[in-house]
Amino acid sequence: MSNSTTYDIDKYLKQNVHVLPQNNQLRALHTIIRNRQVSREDFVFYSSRIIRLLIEAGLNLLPFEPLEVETPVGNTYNGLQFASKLCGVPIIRAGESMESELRAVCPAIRIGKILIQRDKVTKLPHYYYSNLPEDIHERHILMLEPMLATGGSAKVAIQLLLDKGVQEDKIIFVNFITVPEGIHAVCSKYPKIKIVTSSIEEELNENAFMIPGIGDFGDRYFGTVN
Ligand SMILES: Nc1nc2c(ncn2[C@@H]2O[C@H](COP(=O)(O)OP(=O)(O)OP(=O)(O)O)[C@@H](O)[C@H]2O)c(=O)[nH]1
Repeated sequence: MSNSTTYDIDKYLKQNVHVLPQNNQLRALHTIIRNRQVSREDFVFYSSRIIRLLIEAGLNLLPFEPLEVETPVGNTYNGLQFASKLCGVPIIRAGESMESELRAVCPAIRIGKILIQRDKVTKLPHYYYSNLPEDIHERHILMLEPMLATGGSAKVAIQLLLDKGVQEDKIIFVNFITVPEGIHAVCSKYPKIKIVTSSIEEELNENAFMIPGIGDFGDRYFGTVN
């Protein structure tokens, strides 16, 4: 694939991409789930902990309004109020692994779905189905997709949202792992989008797998491979 090409993503790292702090805690969580021997139960448990961190980091990128409250000791706390009018949009199927963590913190959040799959022969992403709230054009979108490799499927999903009237700067792409090629593919086409990720991998190999990588996130999460 792209091993010979280097992608200069410094600009996107400043403007578009929020990478979770690469501290020991996060690296230990990643070490458990990247181990090919890990049980499915542990894969789901520990990847869900990382997904929760990603969701909180994504919510932090939304706008906030000032809000004062009176504390129990009669003082004023100069705080902030959460943004409203959100919509979570998992890209079926792997993105659905992130939905429950989003619902756990925003229980009433609207959820739309987009199904895009890679054609086995052409390797190109193919759009099959979507079901989105009618007023999606008024909402902030948390687009959920754990893998951003070549960026092909992500670009189809983002374009669909834009065609529905969503503002590009209101899309937050919550992603588990990516590579410079994927960041470049998405951010060069959609410069106002924001991406939250827990890891930027070294590169894509000739089969478009991220290296060192995690394998197929959806298969490991949903248990469709042993
Ligand atoms: N923005 C944000 N909202 C949060 C968070 N945690 C809980 N919420 C709640 O989730 C709501 C998010 O907005 P939506 O679910 O889109 O609700 P809404 O715009 O009031 O109502 P609908 O139009 O019915 O979707 C906020 O009103 C908060 O009460 C958070 O971390 N960030």
